[in-house]
Amino acid sequence: MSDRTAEIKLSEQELKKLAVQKILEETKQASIRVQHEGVFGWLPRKKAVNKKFLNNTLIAKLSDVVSTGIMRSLSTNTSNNQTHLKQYETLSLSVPQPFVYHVELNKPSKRNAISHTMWLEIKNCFETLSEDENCRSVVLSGSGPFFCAGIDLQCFMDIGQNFKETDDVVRKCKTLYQTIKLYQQSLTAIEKCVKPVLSAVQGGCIGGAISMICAADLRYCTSDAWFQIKEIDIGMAVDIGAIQRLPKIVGSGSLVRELLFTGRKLLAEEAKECGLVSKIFNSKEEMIENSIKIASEIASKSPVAVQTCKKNLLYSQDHSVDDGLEHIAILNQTMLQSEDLMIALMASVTKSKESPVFSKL
Ligand SMILES: CC/C=C\C=C\CC(=O)SCCNC(=O)CCNC(=O)[C@H](O)C(C)(C)COP(=O)(O)OP(=O)(O)OC[C@H]1O[C@@H](n2cnc3c(N)ncnc32)[C@H](O)[C@@H]1OP(=O)(O)O
Repeated sequence: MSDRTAEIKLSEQELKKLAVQKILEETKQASIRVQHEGVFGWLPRKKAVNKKFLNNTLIAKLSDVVSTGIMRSLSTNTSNNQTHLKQYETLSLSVPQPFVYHVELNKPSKRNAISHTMWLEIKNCFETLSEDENCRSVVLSGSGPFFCAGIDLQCFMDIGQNFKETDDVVRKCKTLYQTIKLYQQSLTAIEKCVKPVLSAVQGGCIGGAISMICAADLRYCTSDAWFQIKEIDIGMAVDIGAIQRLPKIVGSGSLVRELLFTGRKLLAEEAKECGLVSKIFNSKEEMIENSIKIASEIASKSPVAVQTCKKNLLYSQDHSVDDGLEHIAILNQTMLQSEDLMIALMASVTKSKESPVFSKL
C-alpha cells in the first residue's frame, strides 16, 4: 500500500467518523424539535438560501443563453428602415422607429373615407404586418386634419350598380353578403394582427371608422376629436363590428345604445370618461409623437411575450375565465421555454441599463 493510498484511507475513516458525529448531532436536534413540533420535527432543516449565490449562479447560467441570443439577434437585426415597404394606393406606410410601423389612411381630400380599395388594402396590410417579423407594433392614424369619414358613400353606389345586373333576390343578397363579410374581415384583420395596434384619432371619426378603432388595441385622440356612429342617419344598423366590440370597450350598455340609436356626437372628454380612448393630446403632432413612443416601448419588449398577451387577450374576450386560463397555460408551456424569457430575466436581474435585444418574430 503506497503512502498516498494510506492517506486516502485515513481520510475516508475520518470522514465516516465525522458523518456519524453529524448524524448524532442532527438526531439530537431533531429529538428536541419533535417535542415542540410533533412528528415533523424529524425532518431535516434546510439551510437558508444564499440569495447572492443564487443570483450569481443564475447570471452565470443565463449568460450563455443570452450571448447566443444576442449574437443571433445582431446577425438578423439589420436596420429596420431598410426593409422594403409595401406600397398601397390608399394607405401610406412608414417605419418611424425600429420595429414600429405607422399606417396612415391616406385620402385626406375625401376625409379618408373608406373606399372599396381601402377596405381591401387595410385587410392586406394588417394581415401582412401580423406576419412581418420586422414589425412589433403599429400606429394607425389618418392623414390630414380628419381621421376618417367612414365608408366612402360611393361604395353604396357601386353596390346599387351591381344590383342592376340581376332581378333575383338571392343573387342580390349574395352580393351584399359578400361585401359586408369583406368589410368585416378588413377590420377584423386589425384585431387579429398579433402585433399591438395603437389608433390615433384627430378631427372626426365617423361610422365605419368607429368600428375600425374598436378593432385596435389602444385608442388615443386629440382634444378636438369627435366620434359619431352615423349609420342610423343613413338608415342602416352597424354591421362591421361596433355593435360587437364597443360594449366590451366602454362597459356602459346604456351609453352604447344611446350612441347607436341617436347617432349623436361624442366629444373627446366624454370619450375618455367612458373608456373609448385612454389618452387625449393637445395636437395631432403630440398624439402621433407619443403614440410612436409608446409603440416603440412595446417594440422593445419580448415579441414572444407581447404576441402571447395579445393572443390570450383576444381569446379571453369571448371565453370564460377558466377557458382563458387554460388557453394561456397551453400557450405558455411553449412560450416560457423561449430564449426571450432568459434574455428579459437576465436584463431584469442584472438591472441592466441597456434594453435587452430579442430576435425577430
Ligand atoms: C356594408 C356597409 C359597411 C360599412 C358601413 C359603414 C357606414 C358608415 O360609415 S356611415 C358614415 C358615412 N359617412 C358619412 O356620412 C360622412 C359624410 N361626410 C361628412 O359628413 C362630411 O364630409 C365630413 C366628414 C364631416 C367632413 O366635412 P368637411 O370637413 O366640411 O368636408 P367636406 O367638404 O364635406 O368633404 C370633403 C370631401 O370629402 C368627401 N367626403 C367626405 N366624406 C365622405 C364619405 N363618407 N364618402 C365619400 N366622400 C366623402 C366630400 O364629398 C368632399 O369631396 P369633394 O370631392 O371635395 O366634394
